[in-house]
Amino acid sequence: MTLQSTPPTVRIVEVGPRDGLQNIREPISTPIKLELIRRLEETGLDTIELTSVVSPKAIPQLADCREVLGSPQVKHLVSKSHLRLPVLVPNVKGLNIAIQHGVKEIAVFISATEGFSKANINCTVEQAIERARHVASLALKSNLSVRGYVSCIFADPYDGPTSPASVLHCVRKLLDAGCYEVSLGDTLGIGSPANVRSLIKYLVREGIALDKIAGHFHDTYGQAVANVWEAYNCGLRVFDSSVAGLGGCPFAPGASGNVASEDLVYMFHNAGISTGVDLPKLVETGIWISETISKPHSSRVGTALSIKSKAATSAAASMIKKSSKDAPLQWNMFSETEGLQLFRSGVNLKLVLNRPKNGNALTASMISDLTSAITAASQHPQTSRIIITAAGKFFCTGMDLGKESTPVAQGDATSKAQFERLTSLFEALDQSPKVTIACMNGPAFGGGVGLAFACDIRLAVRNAAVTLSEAKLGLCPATISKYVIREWGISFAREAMLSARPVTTDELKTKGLVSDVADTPEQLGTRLDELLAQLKVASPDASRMSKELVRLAWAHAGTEKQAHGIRRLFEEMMGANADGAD
Ligand SMILES: CC(C)(COP(=O)([O-])OP(=O)([O-])OC[C@H]1O[C@@H](n2cnc3c(N)ncnc32)[C@H](O)[C@@H]1OP(=O)([O-])[O-])[C@@H](O)C(=O)NCCC(=O)NCCSC(=O)C[C@@](C)(O)CC(=O)[O-]
Repeated sequence: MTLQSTPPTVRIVEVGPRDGLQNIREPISTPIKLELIRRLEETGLDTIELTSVVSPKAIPQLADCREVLGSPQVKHLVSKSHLRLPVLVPNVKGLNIAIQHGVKEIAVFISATEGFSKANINCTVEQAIERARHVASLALKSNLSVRGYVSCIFADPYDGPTSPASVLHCVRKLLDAGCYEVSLGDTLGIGSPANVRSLIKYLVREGIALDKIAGHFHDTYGQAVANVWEAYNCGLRVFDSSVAGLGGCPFAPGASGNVASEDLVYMFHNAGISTGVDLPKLVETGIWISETISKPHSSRVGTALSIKSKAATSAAASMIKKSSKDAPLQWNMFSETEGLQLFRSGVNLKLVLNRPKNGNALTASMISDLTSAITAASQHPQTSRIIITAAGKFFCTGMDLGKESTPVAQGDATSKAQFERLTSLFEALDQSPKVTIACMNGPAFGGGVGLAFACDIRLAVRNAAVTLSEAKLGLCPATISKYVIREWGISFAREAMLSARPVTTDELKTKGLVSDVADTPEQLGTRLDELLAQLKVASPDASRMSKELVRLAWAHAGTEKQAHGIRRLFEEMMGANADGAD
């Protein structure tokens, strides 16, 4: 039971999407819940309780459990073998719904005390044990894993203090029923380290193995982090927690949220104990969910670290602002063809897709005009940056599939011509020595996504989700795959292609695929101005050489070609007439 005799790792069971949300009255939409789950998984958490399948009258907030469990995103996560994604179920009905939705792990829950058992699941402790045993045996027969909870380990909101013998009785029954682990719930958040130590020692003395129990501490009395630490030092290695400290049970009046996941991760990491969780990402997720659902953020670590990072960000932003002129850039239109307008502001060229009524879908003539404009600008010494944006609500909905425009299913000659047109456009953009920027004023689909991701940098307005929608039309993202897969990475691109789902700007931002997200189109304009001001630090030659270095790295990493290329650029930049000489 000493620190030295056990490996320095713990497993965190993130209960935010279930325990964290169940007590919130205001409805939270299913997409927000799914986004929370997505973000949590991205932090490296490998155990996330997804939801509960309980009576919607008891817990209205989680009445959308079928939508959550049935979503392609959750189905995809459930298929990942390294993740544990338990779903709380109280009875056979809940189990059957979970099984229908492909769930691989459930959690059964009982209380060590009569008052809470009656209020929470409308039965006595013995009836609850019998129900949990029955549910667990059916689940095990269907090859599901079963986790268990025992609530009210220290006190019950209706009955007062809990006898340790009742806790022992419940833990034994759940382990006998086949639970691989039982989480000890201080539902009221009333216990303190002395209680924790005494209960764990008692359970161990009575024959309960330490690796069969986990800690689930609420923070009503501010003792939760200390309780976890004490439990760790008693030998526990699994702890339940909730991002931003959300949580609580409607049938435990006055009890507050779970111990915050951020606080646990910070504490364990500072002690050299690994959790596998990326703390900055977790902090970002905690801030995001509490802002999104307008609930107080209860993680002290989350608050402290986000203030620190905000300070750093605003310092950086003010540096950028200082360098930008306060007045917005003036753009002058100098050319207009069908569906495309060209503007200039100094060394910046802006290409505006202008078929708003058709979602800025690309006709054959627009593709050709865009290619010509980009090719000309790439050779024009007075152009340093090429921006692509669009009029109206959409950035670009891809190829125009209308009959008069760029039809599919027309056979060989049409297909070849369209292939050449699209390839030339994306290559012109990709090979341009100028800095290319997609300024995404709205959602993009198919070829529109290719346009954005063949650019060097992307800015987006918040609703500008991108969808590789081809699969829905019986197509595949052929010409754009080169750029999308390169920028997104293979697994993510494959999943987005196969699911044809909208990928949100927040998701893109988290992955570093868009550099900035603006809340409104006006703000997007300002962000573009700021970016263009920031880019002035690089001379045109330095930008071109940097782009070439990046290209050498992704196309020829580790080869002679890369080595020669680097040497050639090195010599060029050191030359007597190079920009560097100035
Ligand atoms: C257990 C029951 C169902 C008994 O509730 P009941 O009223 O005795 O049972 P019922 O069988 O008469 O069902 C009532 C209604 O619920 C429906 N129903 C019944 N079961 C389900 C189901 N699985 N999924 C969906 N619907 C269900 C059922 O169909 C019926 O609908 P109606 O005919 O009235 O329209 C109810 O009391 C209940 O759902 N309780 C759950 C309460 C809950 O989720 N509490 C929070 C979780 S526990 C907790 O937070 C503690 C923990 C785990 O985090 C650890 C800790 O901190 O201590």
